[in-house]
Parts: sequence; structure tokens; C-alpha cells
Amino acid sequence: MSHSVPNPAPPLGELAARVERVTKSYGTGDAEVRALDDVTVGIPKGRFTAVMGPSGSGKSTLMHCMAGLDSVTAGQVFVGDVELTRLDDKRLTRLRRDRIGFIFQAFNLVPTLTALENITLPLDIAGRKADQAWLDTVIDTVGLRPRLKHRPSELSGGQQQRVACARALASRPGIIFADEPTGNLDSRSGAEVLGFLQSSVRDMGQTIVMVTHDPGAAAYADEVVFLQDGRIVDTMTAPTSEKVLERMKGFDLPKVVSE
Ligand SMILES: Nc1ncnc2c1ncn2[C@@H]1O[C@H](COP(=O)(O)OP(=O)(O)OP(=O)(O)O)[C@@H](O)[C@H]1O
Repeated sequence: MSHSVPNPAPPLGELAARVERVTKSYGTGDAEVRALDDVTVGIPKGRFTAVMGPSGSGKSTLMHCMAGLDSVTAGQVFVGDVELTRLDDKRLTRLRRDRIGFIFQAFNLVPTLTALENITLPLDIAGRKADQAWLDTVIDTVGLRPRLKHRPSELSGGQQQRVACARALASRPGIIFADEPTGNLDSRSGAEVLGFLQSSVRDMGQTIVMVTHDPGAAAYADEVVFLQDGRIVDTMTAPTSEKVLERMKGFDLPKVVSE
């Protein structure tokens, strides 16, 4: 996948989300697994951040805790200036609905609804009216105008994921979380979706956090956060696939023991 950079990324500024000293454990006693171990990280507004690391390093757990889909064992999570870790279930559900967008590996579209109905579904559920001009911009950017009346089964995988991207963008959420968004796509469709995610950050000011295994996908981001064993071990600005691949290779090396 090539790394296209239409505009330089904006300077670092405010944070769209942050976690402060978050620990997440599954199980107790001998069976305890520390999926996140005292993690502190900020997600800058208006930028595209990739989260990488070996399998089991805690990427999905970090994203789920940040998005309020999972609770933390200790520490605090903020989206904008709201502390998620203090909200009851009802408020958390409302915050997720109003301020967060999601894109998953499995597109999670409703099969009986058309592309357009899928795109506006979260707004409809929230009882909000779509901003038509914004909706038109999103639909044209993802190139779905000729397919709006089609149902998911009549669309290619790439088109279905573009519907999911448009759905995430439709409400202009403060932050979008994408979990392996290109995991089910061939490389050409994957590149289209990544290019679109990148332009929604560069041209529309969206904030995106994406978990990925693919150094080529991470290269579309403005920065990469590397996790290992539930801890953040490195960050990289202006990544290229080569630089990310090189860094990932380091995770496979046995630890050097000093004598
Ligand atoms: N529900 C659960 N119960 C017990 N352990 C869990 C649970 N979910 C995750 N874990 C453990 O927490 C650790 C981190 O898992 P996580 O799914 O966040 O890693 P990941 O980096 O996303 O992995 P992958 O790249 O393979 O998807 C792993 O050791 C995993 O086995």
C-alpha cells in the first residue's frame, strides 16, 4: 500500500481522548491476566493515530476501554473533558451514541436496510436529524452516491466498509475508533478505505484511532503508538511502512540479558 500525504498533519494540540494510569485485569489470583498495565496516553484532536503491537499486547483492550465499551480495573478514561470512568451505564451509552463513532473489522451493517438507511441509523436512533450538507459531503467523499439504495448483500466488501465509515462520520463524532477496519478487505479496497479515513482527518478535521496489525495501514496514520505486554513501549510520528515494520521486528527479538 502506498502512503499518500495530501496535506501535512496539523500541529499537536488538544486531546480528543486520554487514559490516565489505566490497568485492566481479567481473572484473579494465579489466573490474572493484566491486559493493560498502568497505561497513560493521549489521543490528539484532528489527527490519525494507529495502535500497533504483537498479538495479545492489549490493543483491543485499550480501544475498548477508551471507547467505554469495557470497564477499567484502575485509572481514568476521558473523552474530551468527560470522565467515562465516572459515568453510570445510561450516561455512558448516551456519550457513546453522541460523541463516538465505531468502525469494526466485520462491517456490522443491518442487512435489511439500504446503504443510506445504515448510514443514518445511529442518528435516527438518537432522534437527531442529519445535517444534509454534511451527509452529502460524507457520501460523496466515500463515493457511495450511486449505491445508496443498495442493501449490504448487493455491495462489495470495500463498499460495505465505506458505508460503515460514512455511518461513523455522519454524526460528526468527537472521535472515531476503528478496530482492524481493513482486516476483511483485499489490498485495493483496504487502500481506498484507509485513504478515505486519512482524508476525513486531513480535510474534515476528524479524529481517528485505529488498531491494526498491518504496517502498510499504520503508514496512513500521523502517529503510531506501540503496545507490548499491556504497556506503551514506543511512539512514532510520520510513520512509513518500512519504519513501522522495522520497529515491529524488534518485538520478536529475544530480550538481551546483560551479564
Ligand atoms: N475477556 C477476556 N478474558 C480474559 N482474558 C482476556 C480477555 N480479553 C482479552 N484478554 C487477554 O488480554 C490480553 C490482551 O488482549 P487484547 O485482545 O487486548 O490484545 P490485542 O493486542 O488486541 O491482540 P490481537 O492482536 O491478537 O487481537 C491477552 O493476553 C488476552 O488473552
